[in-house]
Amino acid sequence: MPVLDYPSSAAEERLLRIERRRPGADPELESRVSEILSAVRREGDAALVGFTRRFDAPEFREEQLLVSEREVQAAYDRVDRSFFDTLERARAHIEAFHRWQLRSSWFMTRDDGTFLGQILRPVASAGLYIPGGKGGETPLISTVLMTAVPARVAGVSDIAMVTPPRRDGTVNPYLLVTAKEVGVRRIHRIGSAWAVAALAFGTPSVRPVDVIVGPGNIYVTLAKKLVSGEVGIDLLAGPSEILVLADETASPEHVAADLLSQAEHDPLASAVLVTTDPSLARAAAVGLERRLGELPRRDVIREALNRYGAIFRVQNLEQAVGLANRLAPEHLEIQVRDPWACLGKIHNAGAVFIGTHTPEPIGDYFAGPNHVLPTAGTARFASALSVDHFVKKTSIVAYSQEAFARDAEAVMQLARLEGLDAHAASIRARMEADQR
Ligand SMILES: NC(=O)c1ccc[n+]([C@@H]2O[C@H](COP(=O)([O-])OP(=O)(O)OC[C@H]3O[C@@H](n4cnc5c(N)ncnc54)[C@H](O)[C@@H]3O)[C@@H](O)[C@H]2O)c1
Ligand SMILES: N[C@H](CO)Cc1c[nH]c[nH+]1
Ligand SMILES: [Zn+2]
Repeated sequence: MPVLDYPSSAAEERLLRIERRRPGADPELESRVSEILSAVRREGDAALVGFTRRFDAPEFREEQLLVSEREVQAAYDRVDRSFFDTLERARAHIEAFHRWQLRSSWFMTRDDGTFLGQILRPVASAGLYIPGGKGGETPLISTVLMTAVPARVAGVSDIAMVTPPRRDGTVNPYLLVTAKEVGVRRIHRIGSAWAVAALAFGTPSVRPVDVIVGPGNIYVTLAKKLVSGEVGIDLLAGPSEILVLADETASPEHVAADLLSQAEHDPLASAVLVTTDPSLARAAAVGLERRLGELPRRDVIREALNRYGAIFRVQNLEQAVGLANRLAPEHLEIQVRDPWACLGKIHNAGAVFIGTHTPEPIGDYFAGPNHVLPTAGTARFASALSVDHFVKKTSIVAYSQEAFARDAEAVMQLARLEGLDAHAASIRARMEADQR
């Protein structure tokens, strides 16, 4: 992982490389994903089976697309009893946090009798994308909680889930049990872009949904980007990222461990340290190398760090904050003497983790805020998955005769300026009727 002084041309080059790590930055990849979507639209289940055989489970059959209730029940016998307690504690934290996001329908009146408002309703159905990891072997069980709990809090009644199967066609029992416990109605064993396509367009085995949420690798993220508009999506939650902002008070060992925690997600993940302390930079680099060798996913990590990792040595905290705002990371850890003084200057970050006892994984699993977060610079404008992503708002307008009489001429003026005579006529018809 390069250690670079900032500002410098080498640092700038690395920053540009990290910034270009955007979904859509590779048109060839986007067109491959687009072909997958078209195949699912054209061939339905046959395409799902074909892609799953090619990428995930070579012996996959059509009957396996939907996980049976029997398989879900059998999964209960295969999970550790202590898991239920862990699951419940995490669920309770996540639910409590998301309950604060619930908003109500609202109405206002004016003295002239006008009645206005918004009716908030949950979407009828949601599809959760749950990443499966390489060969379905490292499924993100916690993501079932992070996606299903806000959907339930919003009031969505029909929740489906997709996740890639393992090579033998099975799905991890912990994933099945978690889905059942949080009220997922249908589980489909499909992953990647074809799973997103199935949820968006529907196939004989997969019902289309109103909103698709959840994180995934670059194929999943591009597929969500391409189907959005036809179906609702939450946000582009692609390969994970972490930026640690540290000064001489931080522990280099903690910093190294936290950087590795996100680099292990994907060869396209990004891990960046920005520090005012040159000796911390050196010690963290050494710690990274040593810890990396001990981790089972070291190959994934090495690739991620080579591609999108960096340690930037900056001259002061202002420069450090500037870099954080420029990269707009998914996760930002602030490990400096006075983190609270820094916090107000952070404008772009999916989630901020403050202080020694708040390593990023606390947020991944347990604290309560959502771990489905904007990546690749999209934290400039996007936010964590929330209850709002499952809610739609319908505006309500009711005018009284008095209010209408007051506003009619002004409305007709605007309509005429736009050359829209039929609009003006609709107003005039009421005016004439009222005058009779
Ligand atoms: N931003 C967030 O909020 C957030 C949260 C959790 C996880 N993540 C990210 O989600 C991702 C999870 O990735 P994962 O691999 O564990 O699971 P995944 O389910 O997203 O990806 C695996 C699927 O992709 C398919 N695939 C592999 N190569 C392919 C190819 N060439 N073409 C088409 N499909 C292909 C696999 O066959 C499998 O079906 C990681 O990038 C992780 O960093 C992001
Ligand atoms: N760090 C991921 C979001 O980028 C979420 C996660 C789930 N499990 C572990 N981590
Ligand atoms: Zn994580």
